[in-house]
Formats: sequence, C-alpha cells, structure tokens
Amino acid sequence: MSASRFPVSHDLSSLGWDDSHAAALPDGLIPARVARVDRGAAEVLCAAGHFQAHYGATVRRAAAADPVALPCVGDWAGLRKLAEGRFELEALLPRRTAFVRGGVARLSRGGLSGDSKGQVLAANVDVVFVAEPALHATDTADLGRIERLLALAWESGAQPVVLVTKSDLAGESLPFLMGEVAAAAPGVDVHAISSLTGEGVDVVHGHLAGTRTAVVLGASGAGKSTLVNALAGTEVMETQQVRAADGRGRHTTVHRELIPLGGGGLIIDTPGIRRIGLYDMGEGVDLVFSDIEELAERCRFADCGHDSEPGCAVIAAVEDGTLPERRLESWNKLQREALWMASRTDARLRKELQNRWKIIHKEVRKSGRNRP
Ligand SMILES: Nc1nc2c(ncn2[C@@H]2O[C@H](COP(=O)(O)OP(=O)(O)OP(=O)(O)O)[C@@H](O)[C@H]2O)c(=O)[nH]1
Ligand SMILES: [Zn+2]
Repeated sequence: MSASRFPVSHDLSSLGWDDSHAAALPDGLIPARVARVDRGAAEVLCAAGHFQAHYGATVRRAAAADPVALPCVGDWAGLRKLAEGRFELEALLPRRTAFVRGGVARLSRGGLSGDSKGQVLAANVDVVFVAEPALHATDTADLGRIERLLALAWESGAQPVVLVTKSDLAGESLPFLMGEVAAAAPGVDVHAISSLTGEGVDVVHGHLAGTRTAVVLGASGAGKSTLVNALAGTEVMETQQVRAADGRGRHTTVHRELIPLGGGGLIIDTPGIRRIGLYDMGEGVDLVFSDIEELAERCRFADCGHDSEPGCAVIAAVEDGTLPERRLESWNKLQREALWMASRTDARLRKELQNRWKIIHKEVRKSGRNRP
C-alpha cells in the first residue's frame, strides 16, 4: 500500500464510531470505516491500521441486486480477517444518512430503503456545509444556488449549515447580504467565514465537534478546498491557485476521500460529491421552503399552485412584501426540476407527466382551431 497520510492505527472514536454503531456490528467482525472505494474493493481505516478489503460474497450479491448496497466512502463496515492475512468486507452497517444519485431512495429508521436503483455517493455524513461566496467574480451570493444545495442537503438526512465564504470581500454590504441569505435558509445556521482572515473558521470547527463527518457543497471557486485546508491546519487539498500556478502533480499525494481534520471531525470530498447537482430532492424542497409551505396551509384550496388562484395566501404574502417574489420563483423552479428528476426514475410518474402534456397539447391545438 502506498504511503498514507493516516496514522498506522486509529482510535475508532476519532473516526466517528459510537455505541449505536457498535450495537449494529455483527458478532465476530472487525469494525472499519470506508475511506475510499475502487472496483470491488475498499480502502478502510480500522483500529489495526489502513487496509484494502475486497468485498465478500454477501456484499457482492446484495450490490448486484441493488447498487445502493455497494460500499461507499463514509460507510461503516464489518471486516473478516482471512487465514492468509487479507481482509474481506463482510457487512455494511445501516447508514444514518446518504447522498444518493439517480435513484428514489428514502431514509427510514433501518437505513436506506431497498427499492432504489441509485448510487450512493457518500454515507454517514452528519453536516452538510453549503458554501456560497459573498462575492463570486463580480456577483454577490446566489440565493437560488443556496436553496438548491440546501434541498439536496436536507434530502440526504444530514444537517445543513450555510457558509457565506470569502466574507473578507463583502465589505460593508455583509450584514445586508447575511440577512438575505438567512431569509433563503429558514431553520438553518448561516455563518460568514473567511479562510483568508480566519473569520468564522472556529465556528465551522464547532459544527464538527464530537467527531462529526461533513461534506462541503458549492460551486467551483466557492473556496471549498481552501476551507478544508484551513480546517485541517495543513495543505490537504489542492486549491485553484495551486492548480493555476504550477499545474498538476504537486499535491498528488492528496487522493484520500475521507479526510481527518487536525482539530477533530472528518470531511468527505469526492469528485461525485463535487459534481452533485439536483437529485431526488422532492422532500428537501419542502424543507427549504418551509416558509412557503406554512403560508400554503392558509390558501383557500388545498391543491393551490400559488399561481393565480383566488384566496392564495402565498401570493398575498408576496403582494404585502412579507415573502420575496424571488423566493416564490425559486420554489416554482425547484419544484419543477424535482418533479422532472423524479420522473426520470419513476415510470408511473413519467407516464402521468406525458399524459398531462398530451392533454395540454390537445387543448392548445383545439383552441388554435377554434380561433376565428
Ligand atoms: N478573498 C478570499 N479568497 C478566497 C477565500 N477562500 C478561497 N479564496 C480564493 O478563491 C479561489 C478558489 O478557492 P478554492 O478553495 O480552490 O475553491 P473550490 O471551491 O475548492 O473550487 P473547485 O476546486 O473548483 O471546486 C482561490 O483563488 C482561493 O485563494 C477567502 O476566504 N477569501
Ligand atoms: Zn396558494
């Protein structure tokens, strides 16, 4: 095995192990956390060190039936040591949270429900940092992007936290901006941070206390790598400046995907998580727009679309200025996207949407014919 940044052995609790994980571990197996996966094998961290473990027959069979059962970074697993000294990954422990791409997975008490065909990008993430720069090129923070990433974060089951990064660039407009961001993220902690001045970095550390595991979501250039380096207290990630300055190669030792941080806690950073867009976030959208959901309870019609229906409490709130119009537009857009994403994986829903389009097209044609 190549040189590793991980120490030779691990205190399991520093990797996030706790009593309820212990209770779920099948007898006779060795507890380990998946740091990275390759085809058919995982790099795992356990009390005895850092190993490669191939998947046992049970894991292979389960994964063939449903890819959600494939081990992924962040998973807790049970290993068996084979006679020849190799390790085999025998069992996955139930996931507390999961980022799933392209499937209709639901977290239930026992872990993920088994009826999905999605791919799990990361498991057992406790905190999702949504990073949005106070200033990005010449634009200020994009509230719509924050809402979109929050929907995804809620959907994973983890706790979202919004970080307005590069706060040093905002100047006097920061308090106003923070107010706007807070209004786009009801029920979510919002912090201004600067990896440059160190402002707010301790608050981020605080969210990781008790060895919690986090992911950082955000657009390219949001400052994710710089933040992870600030949290680790060392250069674990290659940042844009490094990439621009001398191209590839300097930080090639940086390839682990589960990153233990100097001050405690862990970060999961994978290309899949970096590229994650908008998947399966139906319920997540409801949580991001809890203010609209609350207003909607006072609409005259239970199925109000908050468009032009009489007695719509949401429109009324836009009109009296309590709900920003931008937010209603954003809700509309994300609702449509979520429905479309769900329809890609749900044949019945797809059929229903197609039928709806057929009816609309027919009506359009009819009204065209009827025109004098
Ligand atoms: N002024 C200021 N600049 C920052 C701060 N954090 C990051 N930057 C700069 O922003 C640029 C992008 O930072 P990265 O950390 O590489 O951004 P990233 O989100 O990891 O980007 P990708 O790897 O493309 O996803 C770099 O030039 C950083 O030096 C900050 O707190 N303040
Ligand atoms: Zn309404």
